Formats: sequence, C-alpha cells, structure tokens
Amino acid sequence: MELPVNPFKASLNGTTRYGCWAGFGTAYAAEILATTGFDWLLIDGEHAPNPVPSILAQLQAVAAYSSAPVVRAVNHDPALIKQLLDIGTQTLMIPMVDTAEQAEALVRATRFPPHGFRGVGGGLTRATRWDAVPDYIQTAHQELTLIAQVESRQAIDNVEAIAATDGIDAVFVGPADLSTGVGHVGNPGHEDVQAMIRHALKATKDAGKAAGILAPAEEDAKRYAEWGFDFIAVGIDISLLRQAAMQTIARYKADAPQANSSRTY
Ligand SMILES: O=C(O)C(=O)C[C@H](O)[C@@H](O)CO
Repeated sequence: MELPVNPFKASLNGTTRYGCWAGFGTAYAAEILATTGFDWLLIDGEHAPNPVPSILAQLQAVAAYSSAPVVRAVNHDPALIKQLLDIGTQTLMIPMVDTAEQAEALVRATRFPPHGFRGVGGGLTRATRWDAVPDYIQTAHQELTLIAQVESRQAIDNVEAIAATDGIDAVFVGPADLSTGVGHVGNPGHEDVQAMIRHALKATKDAGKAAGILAPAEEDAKRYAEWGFDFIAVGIDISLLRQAAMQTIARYKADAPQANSSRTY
C-alpha cells in the first residue's frame, strides 16, 4: 500500500483550519470530537493523561473521520518521538522549543539515517502498516509535519531561527505558557504578549512556514485568523464539557456555579 497521506499537511493551503484540544485521553472521547466538524484535533500527550497506548487508540479511533490528528509529545525525548512516529503519528507537535539547536535535534529525531537518527521499527509498526508500505524509510518524512511550540521569551527571541530550521514545518504559539513566563499570568491578551505573538507569526510566515495558536476565546480566535494564523485551536474538549454542564445545571438551580466561557486555559 501507499504511504498514508497526512491530512493535516494537505490541509495547510492558506485557509485557516480550526481545531480542538483533545484532553480526555480516551479513544471514545476523541472519536466523538472527530464527528463534530473540527479540521484537526490535538491529542495532548503533554498535559493530558496520555501515554503511548492511549494515543495509539485515539489515532485509530479518529482515522475514519476527516478531523486530522496532531499529537503533542510531553518532551523532546527522541525515544518517545520514535514511539509516537512508530504508532503512526504523522503530525507531531513538540512543546517548549526555545532554540534552533533544539529544533534541529528534533528534526533529526524524526528522520532516518543519513538525515537523522530515528531507529527502524519496520514491520513492527503501525507507521509502516506492519510493512505494507514498502518504501517507508525513504518516504516517511514527506508526509510528516513537525510543529515547534514557542512559549517562552527565549523562544520568541529565537523564533526566526526556529521557524527557518529545515524540517520544521510549522510553529505553534502557546499563549498560556508564554503569558505566564513573561509575567502576565493568565493574560495572553496583554499588549506585550500580543506583540510577541505577532512577532512569532511574522517570523513564521517570513520563513514560509505555517503558524498555529491556541485561542479558546472567540474574539481571540477571530483576531488571530484575521492576522493570518493558519491553524487555530478554538476549543478544549474538557472545558467545553464543563461549560456545557454548568450552563445546563444553572438553568435549574439558582445557586449553581457560574459558567465563565472566558476562563478557558
Ligand atoms: O501555552 C499554551 O497555551 C499551551 O501550550 C496550551 C496549554 O498546554 C494548555 O493551556 C492547554 O489547555
């Protein structure tokens, strides 16, 4: 069989793509989300209780739907990256990328020799469809999308070099960590943070790469779409459930906790 096409990569054509964070860590919840029309889903291995087997189950669950999966690793560990690629992750997001050197190391972790040092899983892996894809070693990189998350002052200072790194396909701004790290805790809307976000966007676009961001508040998401972000996570499934549950009970109980849709990170 042919190497599976990466639907996320294919969708990055200049139209803003809207995604949702998948934080439940279960295939069942991810599959529900995949039926709701989001262009892409972030299967979060950083902050959700999501080891490799549950990420695998979610990739399998959403494979039949048009929402493209993006997997976020918890760290830069090449051994973990190898496992995530071996289970069939084609779009991989790595948090806390602060320097071009880190970005280059991440690219090498995703490439087979001589371009990198990814180990060969061959017929053991879902990525090769258990050896049904004959030229996987030669072609895997063509359908890979590697996303570097920038979410610190250092990362913003280095964002031109990170974005320009060969093999980095996209840069994703983490507004919660960025705002917290520069002293504007819980306030990504602060003008200093907004200036950093714009700077990251410009550097990414100047490098010819795609830019993404998390923006659960509607006015933020609309502004970032106008600015030119290519992919925006506009919801977090756990927050959506909680908000909907609170709004429902508030219709029946006057003393129910108040839903606050702007408290979203
Ligand atoms: O810094 C950010 O923003 C992110 O990286 C997203 C966070 O991990 C979290 O707020 C998602 O709920």
